[in-house]
Amino acid sequence: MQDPRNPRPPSGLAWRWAVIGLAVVGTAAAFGYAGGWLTPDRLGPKKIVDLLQANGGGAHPGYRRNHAKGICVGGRFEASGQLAPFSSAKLFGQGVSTPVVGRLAIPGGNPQAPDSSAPIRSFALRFDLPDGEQWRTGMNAMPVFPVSTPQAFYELNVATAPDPATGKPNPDKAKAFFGSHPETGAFLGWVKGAKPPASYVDETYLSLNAFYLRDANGQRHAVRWQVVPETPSTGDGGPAAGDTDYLAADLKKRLAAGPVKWHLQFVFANDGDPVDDAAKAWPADRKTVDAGTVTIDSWQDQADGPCRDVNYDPAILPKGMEISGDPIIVARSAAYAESYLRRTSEEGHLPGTKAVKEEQR
Ligand code: HEM
Repeated sequence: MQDPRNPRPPSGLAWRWAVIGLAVVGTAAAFGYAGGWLTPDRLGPKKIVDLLQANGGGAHPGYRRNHAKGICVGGRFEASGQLAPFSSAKLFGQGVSTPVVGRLAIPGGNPQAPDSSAPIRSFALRFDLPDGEQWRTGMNAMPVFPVSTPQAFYELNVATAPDPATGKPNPDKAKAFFGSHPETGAFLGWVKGAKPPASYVDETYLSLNAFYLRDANGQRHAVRWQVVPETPSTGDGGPAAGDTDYLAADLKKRLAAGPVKWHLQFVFANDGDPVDDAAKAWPADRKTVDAGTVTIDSWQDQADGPCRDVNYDPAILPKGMEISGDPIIVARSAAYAESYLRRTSEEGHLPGTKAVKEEQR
């Protein structure tokens, strides 16, 4: 029998069990931390997407949790060659033609929202380069983003959430948020006078976040980009009274008459321009290079079009392009993945899904 005053060291077997136990507890703690279970107040993609989803009137199965209402478009990007000295990405070589899968949309989580519900429209593009490389970008038609950080974006969406009593944001809460966030000044200055045209085709869409180009000599260049319509609008008097779906109708009409074109321009930062803050515009005189032409010649409903299952994650970039230190880029990447996971696991609810899946078998 063992003398209790003089315990024997644990056997080799007990040590092994202790090490295994520690490994299991450590792994569970790591999963718990990564999954946010140990830090429920930490701002992560789930918390952001839950809020966007609630502000959009709850889950709309199969739809994006932001920019839910939209339409797929298709076409090509033809490079001018003018950007090639600044980026080694293959799609910018002179005369290179790259297919694109695009999506035009309005912000908000409700796929049935009237087109006039937001003064902003968006254009997302996936460029399919040779050898499986891709560049994905989501751009908004506005000169600056309202806030500088993911935390402030979350708080903005809390402050402008629809009040259950009125269905509209509580003006006092919104005022308090904007009052305590002076970085929103540039956005507020724009939004007060914003008169968005009644057409997706007449808008200029901007990356807002800054990125880096990397040239063949390894030099880095800080840039933002924008797509600018080639032909200014002739104006058609805007939508008829009560028409809530005029943007897609206008697009279909325009494409029936022929392709529509935008110029993809890159704007270069000067030394000292903020590269990590999408709420700050750069002065208008910055060097701008026309990288080529985006031509859109087809559309498809998003329920069964090719853009439906694309995650326009802004961190997917080809060699020759890199993310900057802007904290919003990585937060977008994580939130889009969360939204993508939710909507793609619900796709059976969407019209056309069954047929598409059957065709692919
Ligand atoms: C922290 C800031 C932001 C968050 C959390 C956020 C969140 C989201 C989410 C969850 C989606 C739906 C994604 C999907 O299901 O595929 C989305 C779509 C989109 N966002 Fe953001 N966003 C942010 C900032 C921005 C900024 C700075 C831009 C700049 C242009 C932008 C442009 C877009 C566009 C264009 C789409 C639609 C993409 C498509 O058509 O599929 N977002 N956003």
